[in-house]
Amino acid sequence: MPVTGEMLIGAATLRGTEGDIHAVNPATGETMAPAFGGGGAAEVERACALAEAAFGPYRETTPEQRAGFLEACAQAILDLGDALVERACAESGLPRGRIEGERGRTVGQLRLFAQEVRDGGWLDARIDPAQPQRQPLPRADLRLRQIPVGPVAVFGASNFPLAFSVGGGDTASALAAGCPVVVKAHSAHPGTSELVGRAIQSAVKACGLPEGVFSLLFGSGAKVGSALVADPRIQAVGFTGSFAGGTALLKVAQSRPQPIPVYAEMSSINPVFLLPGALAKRAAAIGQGFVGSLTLGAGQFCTNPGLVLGVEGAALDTFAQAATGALQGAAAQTMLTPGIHKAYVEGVARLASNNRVQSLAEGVAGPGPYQGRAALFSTTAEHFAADHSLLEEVFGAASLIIRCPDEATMLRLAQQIEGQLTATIQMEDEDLELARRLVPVLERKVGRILVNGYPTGVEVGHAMVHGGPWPATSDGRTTSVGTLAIRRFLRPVCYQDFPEALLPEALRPGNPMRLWRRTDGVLGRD
Ligand SMILES: NC(=O)C1=CN([C@@H]2O[C@H](COP(=O)(O)OP(=O)(O)OC[C@H]3O[C@@H](n4cnc5c(N)ncnc54)[C@H](OP(=O)(O)O)[C@@H]3O)[C@@H](O)[C@H]2O)C=CC1
Ligand SMILES: O=C(O)CCC(=O)C(=O)O
Repeated sequence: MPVTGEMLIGAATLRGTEGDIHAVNPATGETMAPAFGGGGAAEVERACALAEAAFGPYRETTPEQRAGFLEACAQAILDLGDALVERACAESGLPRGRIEGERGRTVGQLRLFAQEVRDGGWLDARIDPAQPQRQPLPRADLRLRQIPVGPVAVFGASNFPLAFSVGGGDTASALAAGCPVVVKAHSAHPGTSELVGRAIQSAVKACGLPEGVFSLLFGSGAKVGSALVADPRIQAVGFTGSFAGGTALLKVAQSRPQPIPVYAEMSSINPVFLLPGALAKRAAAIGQGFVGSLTLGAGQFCTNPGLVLGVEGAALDTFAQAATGALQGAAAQTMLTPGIHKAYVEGVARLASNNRVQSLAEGVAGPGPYQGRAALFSTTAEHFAADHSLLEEVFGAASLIIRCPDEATMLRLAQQIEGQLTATIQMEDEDLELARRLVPVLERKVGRILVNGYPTGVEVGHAMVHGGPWPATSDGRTTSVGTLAIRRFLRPVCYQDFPEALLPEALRPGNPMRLWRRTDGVLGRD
């Protein structure tokens, strides 16, 4: 399938006229063909009008039809074959193995949501049957189900050009919920975006769905992205990117006459707590494992472990030495964009020039124009507590070790840390008592707590939480990965005293959809 540089507005393809966007191959610095025409107000208007028109019929599709559509999207993405893998590698600088793995994750995610739609648990059907004889007042017949919120705007992320982009988790969960999707493509990988967009567009057609179920726009975030979020037909937003981008969109959403939710995944430094028993037994091994996680994908994961806390002493020194040794051998890796590379270099320079911070190690330099070298720093708990800038995310393979004088200080710092996607505890049995004090603190700070693992690499499943309190995300009550992500795009409606013929099928007597339903609070399939 050729890449043409056109936007996909429903079933149409259309060249934008508001300035050209070019992908840059970050491995070589070369500008890639073709030029992608940026969209403007007219394309936002058209895509949103089509999405609104599609919403009615799309939300009425049966679970089987919607699941079939998600599976058709997955197959169409696979059918793009090597052209997709090559384009994504060239536009992101990520190696082939990583992109192939990410394609598997993307396709698996669409298929998982297909199963979720068929299962029907997301409808959360609840029935409180009427109690006409109840004293002192009778009870009405009350029935609840979840319905989709309406058209959703999705912003593709730069660091996962497949799994968090045009056909990624936000799109999959919104489509699964029954919401048409308008994607604002990330300008770093427009060709990858167009290919995946065309695959979804072809699946919409093959499944006989209304064309407005999916559209893809190119253009600047500040113009096209903001206009999209401001459009009154858009009812929710999914975003992964910078704190500045996420909060700008939040402001637009909150300034609308009808404010809407923005599910923005933003910045996270993912603290790792090294408890004394674990350090005593495994300091060197933890140091090596930690560097593996830190340098994965040039550190361009929002789950990257950017902060390590331990009680100072010989065992923490052993950890730092092992991490230093591993990191000094780490090859430089091409970063996603010239801008992200520049931000990383500046972030590392900021840490290196901070006189409260000690530079421990730097990775091997590389020949590419936009390669990042891993970097490891260390500071004291006292300096860390006094310098708020040390909490800022340096997006890339940089991390900071905090040397705490004692366990109480480590716990106090845990309380001071802002909201995060993850926290990791390295522990042994003898650390149980300390871990028991740490966990309640971390529960209030993060979406996922790991024991004896490393935070990068998010499993897509039913029990995953990829979210967390501000500023990790703009709404810590939810997740952007896993089947629970569908909840972001649903809202409950209660039907009171409806005649059977008017009730939605999910709530009818006799349970024709064979759903698990909560009747008078008791889960069953009757
Ligand atoms: N926590 C995380 O998961 C991630 C964090 N980052 C952080 O973000 C930095 C930049 O990376 P990038 O991926 O480009 O993230 P950005 O937040 O800059 O961009 C993400 C998307 O949002 C749009 N956007 C950006 N600013 C605005 C705005 N003010 N109003 C409306 N839309 C906007 C962009 O449009 P446009 O096409 O115009 O750029 C793009 O489509 C990284 O250096 C890193 O610090 C990046 C990726 C993931
Ligand atoms: O670690 C992962 O697999 C996902 C990380 C992520 O969501 C991100 O970097 O944006």
